[in-house]
Amino acid sequence: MSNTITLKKAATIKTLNNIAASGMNVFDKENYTIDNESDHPDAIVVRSFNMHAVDFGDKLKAIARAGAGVNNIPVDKCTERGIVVFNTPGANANAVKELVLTSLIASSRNLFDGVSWVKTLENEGDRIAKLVEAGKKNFVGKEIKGKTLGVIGLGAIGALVANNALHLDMDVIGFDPFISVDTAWKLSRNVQRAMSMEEVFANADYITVHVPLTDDTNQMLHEEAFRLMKPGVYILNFSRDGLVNDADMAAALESGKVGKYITDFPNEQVLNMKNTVLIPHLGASTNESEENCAIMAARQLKEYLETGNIKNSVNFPNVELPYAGKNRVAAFHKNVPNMVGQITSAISDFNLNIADMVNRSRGEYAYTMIDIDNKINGDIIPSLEKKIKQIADMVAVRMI
Ligand SMILES: NC(=O)c1ccc[n+]([C@@H]2O[C@H](COP(=O)([O-])OP(=O)(O)OC[C@H]3O[C@@H](n4cnc5c(N)ncnc54)[C@H](O)[C@@H]3O)[C@@H](O)[C@H]2O)c1
Ligand SMILES: O=C(O)CC[C@@H](O)C(=O)O
Repeated sequence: MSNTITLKKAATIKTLNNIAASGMNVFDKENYTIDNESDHPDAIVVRSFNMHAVDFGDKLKAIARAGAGVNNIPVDKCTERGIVVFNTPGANANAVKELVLTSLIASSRNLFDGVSWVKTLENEGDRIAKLVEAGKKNFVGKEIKGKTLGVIGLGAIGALVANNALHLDMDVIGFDPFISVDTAWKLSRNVQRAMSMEEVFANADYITVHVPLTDDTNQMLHEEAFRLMKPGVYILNFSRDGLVNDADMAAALESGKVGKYITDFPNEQVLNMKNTVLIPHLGASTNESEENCAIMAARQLKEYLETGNIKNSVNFPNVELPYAGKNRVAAFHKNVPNMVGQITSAISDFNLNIADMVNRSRGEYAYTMIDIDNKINGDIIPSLEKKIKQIADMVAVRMI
């Protein structure tokens, strides 16, 4: 990643949440202005702020999510406008893993209820010790050793949870039909592979979900799923509230089919359910994780703004072309025939020579970067940019 490039035009960065200072310090003062009031930022850094109704202004080139989930960002709208959306894969996974395992053990031992109950004894004076001994029978828990943990989604977080649960003497069964090769390499071979979610439901004493919220996973835990689970199963949700049908969860908790629901995403309905452990979205809230995410988000954004190179985008392909300080055309367009031909022909119309180029596609869209060899007279840059923008199926063009 580059550090020394000077942007042709200073860029404005806006943050929509509290972003760790170590991340924002990645943006040097010569090239960047941090302006959280700007209506027309070049880029936005965000955590969980809901961006679905945010007006992007007319200069926005990129959004960096300091975290994993991007359901708070209108990714399709960004793609249609050529706005790159980044996230920070794995940067907060350890923080979430630690809280999942903490909550798993603590809820299994009724620790949260027991601790809250002790607080109610504060005016009991010298009777406290006796009351504690008498009352503890109400909080007898279960050990996790020898029990089965079902992990749905074996990505950055799920794989860590699965591997670590083995070290706590649990049996682990995992399901992920889209597991990446990288994660599969990291996963212990002692994690049993389920061929369906139903197999997890049938075998697990505890189920933890680590999938993104998408149209496919929305409400994936519903009445039919609960019916297939073991009676008294504990469910941990550190992913998103939308993965669970709240009305069905309330009924399953009421009947005892689900023994406990531990969630990092409290809402009005969940607050009224029994046998819950409600955590205020603390999964990624450690200093280490906030810094990891902020630094990774800022570096990816800076690299993109300065060179056009893309790493860890959720809507653009990963592209890297070493930046030699030449004039670079970065064009985002529909993935249709003859786009590269039309761009190169526009460049040759200006009698310019191509030094290097790269083209990558992702689904319906593609990204092309072309370095121009000649020293360009600055005056022709806007004309070249205009000509490339006029190509049919072109979405966005940057001259870097
Ligand atoms: N509580 C928090 O603070 C916190 C922090 C980080 C992430 N999260 C949430 O956790 C989610 C997972 O994070 P991650 O870093 O592990 O992401 P990740 O992308 O590394 O892993 C997600 C995994 O889910 C799998 N998957 C997708 N659809 C699936 C399905 N239908 N069935 C089974 N597996 C499926 C994918 O193949 C992938 O391996 C995020 O999308 C986010 O919503 C919450
Ligand atoms: O930014 C946060 O605090 C939470 C992030 C988390 O939900 C994520 O998806 O990475």
